[in-house]
Amino acid sequence: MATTGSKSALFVCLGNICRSPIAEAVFRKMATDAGVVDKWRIDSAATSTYEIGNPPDHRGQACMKKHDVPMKHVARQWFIDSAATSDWNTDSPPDARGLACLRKHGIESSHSARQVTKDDFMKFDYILCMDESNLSELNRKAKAVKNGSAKIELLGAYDPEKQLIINDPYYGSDEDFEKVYEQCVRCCTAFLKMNS
Ligand SMILES: N#Cc1ccccc1-c1cc(NCCCN2CCCCC2)c2ccccc2n1
Repeated sequence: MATTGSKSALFVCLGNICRSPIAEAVFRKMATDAGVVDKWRIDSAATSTYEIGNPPDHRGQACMKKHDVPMKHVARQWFIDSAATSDWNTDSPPDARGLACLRKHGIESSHSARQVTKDDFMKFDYILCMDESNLSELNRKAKAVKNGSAKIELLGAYDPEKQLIINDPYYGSDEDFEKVYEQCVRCCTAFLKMNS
């Protein structure tokens, strides 16, 4: 349900298990601390199908825990707490409406990687990605969408320290995840300020 002044941001990277879940979690915490999270629809997605259905990378989860940033995490919660009688939705993530309801009641929801969809280009005000290959892939996909209205930008364009690219830490170390976190904090701070 759109409220006045509601805005929306989709954070995107290659696999939606490293950089974009961190950016989403950092931005959601900032918007929550600023008392405006109810005005925002915040999500993350992948340009690729590499990791669909998988939880955020454990190194990113460890980084978020270290900085006390709640991150929607491991689908194992659903494995332990619930199951289906049918195989209709095997491997599908929880329904977005259910996740929104859980979130509204402050209940941690699980996140599983998803690929960006045509709908996203119509539903989100901003699609913020991490590097040049994400950007060219998103612009390519946007061409196939008739009335796409999303602004597609590099999240790094908001960095006061002008680090334009947030590099893929997949083959990297904990320090590389720490650098992704620090860049996301700087960029999300500036992005939220600009949209408040
Ligand atoms: N590609 C690349 C690449 C290039 C440079 C640096 C990092 C990566 C890299 C590689 C990944 N998965 C391994 C390859 C996946 N398979 C590639 C061929 C098709 C079947 C899938 C990632 C997975 C999740 C998030 C980020 C990732 N990033």
